[in-house]
Amino acid sequence: ADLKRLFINRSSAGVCPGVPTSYPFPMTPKKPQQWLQVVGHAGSFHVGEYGTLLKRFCEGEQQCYLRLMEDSLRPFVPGYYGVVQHGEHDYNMMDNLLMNFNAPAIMDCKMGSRTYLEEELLLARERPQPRHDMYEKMVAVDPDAPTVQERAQQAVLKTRYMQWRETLSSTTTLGFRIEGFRKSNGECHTNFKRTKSREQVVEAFYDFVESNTHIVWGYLTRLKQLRQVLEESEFFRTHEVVGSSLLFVHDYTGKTGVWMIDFGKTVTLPLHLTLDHRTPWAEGNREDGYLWGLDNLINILANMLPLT
Ligand SMILES: Nc1ncnc2c1ncn2[C@@H]1O[C@H](COP(=O)(O)OP(=O)(O)OP(=O)(O)O)[C@@H](O)[C@H]1O
Ligand SMILES: O=P(O)(O)O[C@@H]1[C@H](O)[C@H](O)[C@@H](OP(=O)(O)O)[C@H](OP(=O)(O)O)[C@H]1O
Repeated sequence: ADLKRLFINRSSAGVCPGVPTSYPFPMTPKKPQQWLQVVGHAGSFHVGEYGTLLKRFCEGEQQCYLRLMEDSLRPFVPGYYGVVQHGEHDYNMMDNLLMNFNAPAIMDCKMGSRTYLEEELLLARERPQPRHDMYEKMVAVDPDAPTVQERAQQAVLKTRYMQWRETLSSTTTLGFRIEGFRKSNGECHTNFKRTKSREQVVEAFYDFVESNTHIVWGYLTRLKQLRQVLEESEFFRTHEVVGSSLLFVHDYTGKTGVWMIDFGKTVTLPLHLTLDHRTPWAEGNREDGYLWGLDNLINILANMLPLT
């Protein structure tokens, strides 16, 4: 009752012609909702009514969801229902992907070989803003990581921190990284900053699925479907997809699901440019390595299944 639906003015929201700005509420009956966050910014979410989740409003993300609702990728992202006000803030309202699971296990994998936008790199050069919080996070993992200058400043640039995180983990070598997972018994694992090799990734996956190959098979099937749709998606061809995750969900009934989430750093490309998402990144080409990462992920999961 404390939610206020906002009807965004189409021109002020900069929405593409022909794309509606909001969608009907889901018909899910009102029932007690479960929602658990594995990783990501704290305090950005609220549980909404009727099986929805509210994520702190970000206009770029709203634009992506509006386009995704019209794209072939729609079955692979949470349904989007528009903008609502809750307390002081606006929120994007979407499906709570955990709704139809019983005591779900959840894993977040950040996709792509690059986790910062090219525009963030340009901005860091034009107006460098060294960050103390990122320096602290860096030395907590590796006290020897900062350079002499960074040590003197007790601060690092965000892009430098993000690059360091990429090379420490499997982002650079495999095109994705495990951010964290939660098992159905409530056990949380978020210590994956140094999970880099194929073997380490496989070990983490086995732990997450509790060695259940039926679950691995379910995930693999869904990821292969996703890859097929991504290769044909108009949205995917025309966007730089950075910092987006795949959310893996399963439960004890053997039910599995994988969805793309987090489009806060997904941006439209200039008209003349499209991406294949596999070509290695060179500054200016905007490639994000998303499909290369998905190829590797599929290959790793396929190798976890017994040969038939
Ligand atoms: N639609 C959803 N349904 C269920 N859980 C979700 C959904 N969206 C996000 N989550 C949960 O919240 C976590 C963080 O989501 P998300 O990546 O969108 O947040 P963020 O704050 O933008 O993250 P980041 O720090 O990577 O920028 C996910 O790992 C997942 O556990
Ligand atoms: O996982 P870590 O090591 O804690 O690092 C954070 C992570 O890379 C987030 O993806 C990033 O948010 P964005 O993807 O939104 O840039 C955040 O930047 P921020 O501190 O500027 O929010 C980082 O601090």
